[in-house]
Amino acid sequence: MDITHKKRKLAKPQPSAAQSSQKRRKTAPQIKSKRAVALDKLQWKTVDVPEMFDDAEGFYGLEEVEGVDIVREGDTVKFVTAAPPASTDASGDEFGGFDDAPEATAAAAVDGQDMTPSEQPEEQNQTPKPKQEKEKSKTQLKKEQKKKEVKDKKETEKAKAKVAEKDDPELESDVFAKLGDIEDEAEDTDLSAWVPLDLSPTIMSAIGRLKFASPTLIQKRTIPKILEGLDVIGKASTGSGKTLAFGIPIVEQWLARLEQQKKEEARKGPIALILAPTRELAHQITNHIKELCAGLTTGPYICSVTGGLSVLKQQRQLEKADIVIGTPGRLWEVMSGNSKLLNGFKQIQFLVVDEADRLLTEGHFKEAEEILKALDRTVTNEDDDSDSDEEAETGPKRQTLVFSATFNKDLQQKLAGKGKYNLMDEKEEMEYLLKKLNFRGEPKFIDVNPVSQMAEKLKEGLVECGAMEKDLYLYALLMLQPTRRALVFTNSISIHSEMAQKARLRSLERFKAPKTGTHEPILVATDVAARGLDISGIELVIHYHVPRAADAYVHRSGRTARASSSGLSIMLCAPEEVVPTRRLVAKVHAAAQVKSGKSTKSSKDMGFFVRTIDIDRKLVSRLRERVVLAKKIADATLAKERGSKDENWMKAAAEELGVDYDSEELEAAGKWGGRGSGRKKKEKEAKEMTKAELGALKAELKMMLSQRINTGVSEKYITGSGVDINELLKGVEGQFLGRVDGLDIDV
Ligand SMILES: Nc1ncnc2c1ncn2[C@@H]1O[C@H](COP(=O)(O)OP(=O)(O)OP(=O)(O)O)[C@@H](O)[C@H]1O
Repeated sequence: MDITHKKRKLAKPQPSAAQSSQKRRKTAPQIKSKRAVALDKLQWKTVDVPEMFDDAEGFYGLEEVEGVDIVREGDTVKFVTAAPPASTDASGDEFGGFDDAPEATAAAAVDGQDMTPSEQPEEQNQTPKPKQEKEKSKTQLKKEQKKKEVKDKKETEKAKAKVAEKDDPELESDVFAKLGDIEDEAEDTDLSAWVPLDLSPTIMSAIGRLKFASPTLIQKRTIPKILEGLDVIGKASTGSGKTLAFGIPIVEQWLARLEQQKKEEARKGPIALILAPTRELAHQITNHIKELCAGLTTGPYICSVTGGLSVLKQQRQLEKADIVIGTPGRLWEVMSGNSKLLNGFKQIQFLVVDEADRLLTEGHFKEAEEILKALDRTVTNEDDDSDSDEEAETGPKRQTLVFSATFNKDLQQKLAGKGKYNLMDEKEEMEYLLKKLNFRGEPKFIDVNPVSQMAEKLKEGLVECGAMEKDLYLYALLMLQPTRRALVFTNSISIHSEMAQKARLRSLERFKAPKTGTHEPILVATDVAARGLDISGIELVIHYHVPRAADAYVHRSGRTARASSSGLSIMLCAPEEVVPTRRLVAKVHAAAQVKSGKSTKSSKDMGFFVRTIDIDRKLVSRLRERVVLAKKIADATLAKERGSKDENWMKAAAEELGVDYDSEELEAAGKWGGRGSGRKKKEKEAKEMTKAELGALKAELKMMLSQRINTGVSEKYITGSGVDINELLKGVEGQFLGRVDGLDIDV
């Protein structure tokens, strides 16, 4: 705390309007002789406090007054001002209460300005308040105390950093300026809502830097439990901040361990291992935790282990890693057979399984199982023998944290160690794997939204169209929503042409980047991206193929309407898909309604949850020509790519076998015939399209795109370069998109 410019500060409640006006009238006169003055008649000046206290519950602000002394007389206290420092007895005595009398008689006086801060009586820094006020502000005092601790710690850290700067001339001097900036930024955010979580000042300032004013519900509920050392299973809707729910306690514990390590002068292995089902998600978690740590003077080494880098390189990174995030497959590849790494992992303090239901049920369990087995296997290093014996008897020391937005009910029960479950084919693997998770006791199950897994501000719609018309309707929807960043889900990768991993990540990065042209970017993805990907600003999710299962629907739709924003989720349904899809969505919602006790007729009415969006069919038919042409071009391009791949493969196979390769001969011999030969024929035609023909088609499409499409409504047009929906809808009052009122689809 910087006390040099701190005069005698007395905090008091903000005065009433009447008191303020009284105060204003009294600002000018200089007080010449000693006299006792009522508390609210003193010349209070408002003290600037950080914004974080603006909305703090029970905190009314701070005011300061100069040249006033507090004089205690028996059970009463008087405020004495403007008299020579003489017969005061203010020093040293403990503050013993105060009287409620509006005016006190003269007693003694002190000229506070002549005193150094250290000479100032202790009680003057206390907060005299009316009795009921005192009761009311217990929490406020706690908050102030916490704030003071945060500030003091920061000052100490700053001071230490400055000493370090002097000691190490090689350090860039602006590092400390930056540190200051970061702290200033952190101070801008009101963090009082985080105080009950009892986090260290260091992590509080890291959170402040992220400008997260309050913890999300899942964070509020799980962080204290994790810090208590419990195993936790956390369930919260998509986009509700689950990553930091485990990220904050892990970093907090790492910071505590850092102090210990400094004392012991020995580095420990990784503190946490986080398993994620996909590479994208692993990278995202890594970045999210890195962002949290960005403002720390010393932060943990965070390392993601996914495909892309060489195994050796990742092994080297792992040797110094503090927090490891990886997909089970790659992680196992990197750690298995490396006993040093394995032994390090056996000492982890946290094992996190993110998007648990997918990670534990969808084809990842083999590697996950290997990892879990390896973590619990007796330590091979001789030095660690005693430890391992103890571990074998008492179970692992690590905490296990399991998070997801959806939990298969059976999995949920099984994780909680209750009841029977029925996972059909995967039953045995699951049972084994869950046993392998090796909770230390019964884990704490925290479900912050038992009612709905869907984000609150999500609107759901359905567009019915022919099975072969999905491209057309997708195009129409995108054309009509150019200002919404859209994510399109498909069930197969053919629509994005089997992109390589690197290209996939690049597309994702481009999609995340701010808009450059008139259109918001569009990303086409499979369900791999449905889980956990946190891309801000996605306003529209389109299900090109209807989701196959309820949890896929929840997770896909959960890419929009994240962290208190709103969003739209629209499914393109062929006529035969409408009923099953409605049933699937109703299942998600009805279950929630039953749980909340709100099960009314609406839960039976499948139409209630998903509105039908009637897109103007005439308008759509005007777009058909371009879609047909675009598809022809895309098919030709893909067929060419695939064709050359197939041909290369055939050539290589023929070479292996030592036979001559002749594609025409092979085709003539019927190798291409049989089932699917019609498609093959089409593919062959597309493949044989010459470059010039393809070029001509592209030119034709370009020309079409440059033309405006008459919407059939007044004189407005859709142009090739985008459409201004607001412009189109001016004066049209909704007919343009048909029945879309339930979705507020107008932009
Ligand atoms: N306390 C907070 N205040 C404001 N925003 C937050 C807070 N905690 C996290 N966020 C932000 O909320 C977004 C969603 O967080 P996160 O990705 O952890 O959600 P999730 O619950 O894991 O979602 P999913 O189930 O889809 O994986 C992120 O952009 C994150 O930065």
